[in-house]
Amino acid sequence: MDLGINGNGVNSDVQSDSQISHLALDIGGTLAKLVYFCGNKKLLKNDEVQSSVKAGGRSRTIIQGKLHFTKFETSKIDECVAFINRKQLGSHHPKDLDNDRIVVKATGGGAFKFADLFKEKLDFCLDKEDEMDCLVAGANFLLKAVNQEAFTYIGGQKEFVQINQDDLYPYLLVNIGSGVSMIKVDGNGKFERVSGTSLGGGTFWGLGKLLTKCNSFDELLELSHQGNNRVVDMLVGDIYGGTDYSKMGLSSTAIASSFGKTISTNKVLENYRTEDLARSLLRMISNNIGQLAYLTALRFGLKRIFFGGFFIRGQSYTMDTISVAVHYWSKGDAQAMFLRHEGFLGALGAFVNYNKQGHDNLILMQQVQKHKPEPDGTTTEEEDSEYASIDCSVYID
Ligand SMILES: Nc1ncnc2c1ncn2[C@@H]1O[C@H](COP(=O)(O)OP(=O)(O)O)[C@@H](O)[C@H]1O
Ligand SMILES: CC(C)(COP(=O)(O)O)[C@@H](O)C(=O)NCCC(=O)O
Repeated sequence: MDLGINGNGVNSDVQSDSQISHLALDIGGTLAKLVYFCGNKKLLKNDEVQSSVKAGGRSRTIIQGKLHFTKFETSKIDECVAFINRKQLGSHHPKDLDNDRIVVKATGGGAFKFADLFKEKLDFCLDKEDEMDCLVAGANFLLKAVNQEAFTYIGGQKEFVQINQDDLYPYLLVNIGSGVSMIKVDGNGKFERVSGTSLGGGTFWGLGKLLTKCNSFDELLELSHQGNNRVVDMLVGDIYGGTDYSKMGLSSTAIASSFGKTISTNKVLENYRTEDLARSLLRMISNNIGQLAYLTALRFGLKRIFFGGFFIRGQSYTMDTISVAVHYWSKGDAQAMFLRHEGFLGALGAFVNYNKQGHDNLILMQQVQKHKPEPDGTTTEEEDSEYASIDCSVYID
């Protein structure tokens, strides 16, 4: 990948102290996700010997740096544009020969919807990548290259899963964004979108907003932590006079009908606690996705299901509910797993796709934990991010 530093770029580049940055975008129905690499070109000067490698018979230079992850609401795309502008992201990208604009890879519906805006405000030419292709490329990259990325979560217990790279495929990728896509993945670039549902993150956030009048997704999640779904959901015990329906393996506390209890009282919406409504809604959406994912895995004989998308947000109740839904019927035949960088699969995949042959432009050196504050106690914008940055390197040809 030529980062467009001029000609082969390397020599003149080494002279400069400035930062090199590289950027890819995933602009979805709800959130615009950015993955960007920042590396200091000065490093090359001191470390040139070690950082030059022979690859494919030619000498290439590696720049060390970090991959950063951040997001904006798609409805506030101007904030995203201002961020890119302020940080001068992408300024080292190659330019489109036809129109002299900076070429930036972008995926998601917004890559189409906002192409003109990026042209006008940033002089960017968005190089559109297919959304499913990027989700798969991003997931494969994380599963192969990043330590402690995938984990199981059940009964409040988180366990990282060691992925055997030779035994990764096939798997089911379930991306829970505004809507839900289910993709059977058979290899790098080998996949099929086999199912989906419109009852996804957008449904939780949209219905939740209407029911609770919350102003933000985080507020809705916070409410759900304090709620009790039994006030709203009709349980098996409500129907069976407090007892289990044991013949069918249904305990008295199993949910017979989500939100079903609300029909049997004289209460109106205002009589319910918003906490209980939020809890019940989160349970309903998560459980439904888990069940559909299990059925889809069963349909194709898939044993592993990886869940991604910003709906999950590392939330214990969400992940637990999804895992229980998968395991209830599969009895352990199919395993539900989650990804630490769950919301960034598409953007990461677009980044990886700068090199269509694989991801040899993006070499992971090691992974760091969450950012620590600087010794003087200050934190930068990225350091406030809830998503760990990844130490890595990029090649420049
Ligand atoms: N800060 C947030 N603002 C809005 N929605 C959020 C936020 N954090 C998580 N979500 C959830 O993530 C979903 C969007 O997930 P995402 O993977 O970004 O999808 P999309 O690509 O459709 O924007 C929302 O529908 C909502 O359920
Ligand atoms: C249309 C989409 C691929 C767009 O992706 P998103 O912005 O939701 O991440 C997704 O919303 C989806 O798969 N919806 C479900 C459509 C269905 O299968 O019914």
